[in-house]
Amino acid sequence: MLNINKNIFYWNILTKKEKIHVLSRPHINSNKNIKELVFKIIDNVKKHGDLALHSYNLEFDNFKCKSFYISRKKIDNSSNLVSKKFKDAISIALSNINNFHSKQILSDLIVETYPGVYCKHIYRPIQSVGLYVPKGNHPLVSTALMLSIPAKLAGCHNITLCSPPPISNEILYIAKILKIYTVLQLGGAHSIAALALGTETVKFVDKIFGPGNIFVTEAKLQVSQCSLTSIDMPAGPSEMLVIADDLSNPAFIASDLLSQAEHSQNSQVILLCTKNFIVKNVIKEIQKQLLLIPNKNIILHSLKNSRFIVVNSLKECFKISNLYSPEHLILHIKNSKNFLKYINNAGSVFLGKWTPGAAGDYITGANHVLPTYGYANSYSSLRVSDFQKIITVQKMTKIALQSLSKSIATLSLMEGMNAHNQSIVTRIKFL
Ligand SMILES: NC(=O)c1ccc[n+]([C@@H]2O[C@H](COP(=O)([O-])OP(=O)(O)OC[C@H]3O[C@@H](n4cnc5c(N)ncnc54)[C@H](O)[C@@H]3O)[C@@H](O)[C@H]2O)c1
Ligand SMILES: N[C@H](CO)Cc1c[nH]c[nH+]1
Ligand SMILES: [Zn+2]
Repeated sequence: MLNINKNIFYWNILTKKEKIHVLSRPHINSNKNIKELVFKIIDNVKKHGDLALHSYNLEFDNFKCKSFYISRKKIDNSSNLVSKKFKDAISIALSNINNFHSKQILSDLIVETYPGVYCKHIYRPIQSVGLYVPKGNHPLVSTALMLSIPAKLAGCHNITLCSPPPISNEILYIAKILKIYTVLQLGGAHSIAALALGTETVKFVDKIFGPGNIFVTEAKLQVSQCSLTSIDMPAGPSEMLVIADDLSNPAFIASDLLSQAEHSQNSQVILLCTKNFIVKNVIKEIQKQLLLIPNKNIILHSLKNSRFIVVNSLKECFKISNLYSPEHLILHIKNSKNFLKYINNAGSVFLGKWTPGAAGDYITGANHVLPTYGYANSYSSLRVSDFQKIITVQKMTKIALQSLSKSIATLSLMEGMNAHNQSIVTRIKFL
């Protein structure tokens, strides 16, 4: 039996150092080894291209193939190989995700900033994007939807979907319904290297999207520094932080915590609660509910990273949560929406006991690709504009240039930029 009682902490009696330790992510400790391994993988793909990819496919995924590309015939045929029940559930999820994301499409912005001076934003889809759908512990079919729908809405034409082999018919079905016909049976850090650097058969992309394990996330961070390919965000092992008050339901809280602990042994779940008895009851519920879950190896491992923290006040809970910057923040508190004003850092917030994290993972329509590791302090959840570039367009009339010429001269000469000033003076002669 797992003993998580030792993961109970009383915030007010912790030292500063202990507070930092309690809020630290589990996998940060092994970061150096991961960095080195991923660096080596990227370097090998750079030097040996497809040969390296075949060899890593064999080493990490025990998979051999002639081509990394899945044929169009196989993608189309997936429709005959998945159940009607699955198709029906996907159709509801797709409709909700589409509803929320289609409202995110930006329309052109134009402002006359000064009489005769116009500044405009126009939007263009990123030309080629790579979507990483994880499949180590679980084939995340829902993630294929979360990535493909905003990519399509943004108008991206060249979309490559990439997932560890063998790719399930369910993931191929998502590719089919969203008309994505470039599907690569490649996973892990080597697939990210291939998408960023290109090989003999894999075309490199402009931006890589999607969550993944510690190797995938590290690879995304490294390639974004050594190539022209950018990334959506660091979206690593799932995390959840729950804030609960004395009226919360321990069974509901336990079920939410278990749901995210299920993702990977590096996942972390945290409870901040103002009442000791609720914390104790949540732990009892976790033990009880664990008995109902088959294949709980991952959960048993990741629960070692869990934290159950008794805090003096709800206000303090929000301070701690902002410090931690969780991927998912669930408020099991009365009148939860009144507390939104205290939240500065979180990937996605779930209000009240009838909004479980798992609903957001699949069906509410919100995107479940979210920043982890504390990056919710500056990154946002995935949205359509991540797949677009904003280009600024400016235009001035002759009269506007005349009117502003003195100010431009003053500013450019103050900076010692004589040629800048000259570009105005040259025109003034013709006005
Ligand atoms: N933050 C988010 O938005 C979000 C969303 C969904 C999932 N996730 C997270 O994504 C992660 C998915 O991880 P996963 O492992 O299930 O799938 P994954 O596809 O990210 O990684 C699996 C691949 O990693 C490679 N790999 C495995 N062991 C390796 C090793 N020792 N060295 C090098 N490479 C190795 C293999 O190629 C394997 O196919 C989970 O941690 C989950 O919590 C996060
Ligand atoms: N909870 C994950 C994001 O951290 C998303 C997901 C996919 N499937 C189930 N859950
Ligand atoms: Zn999940």
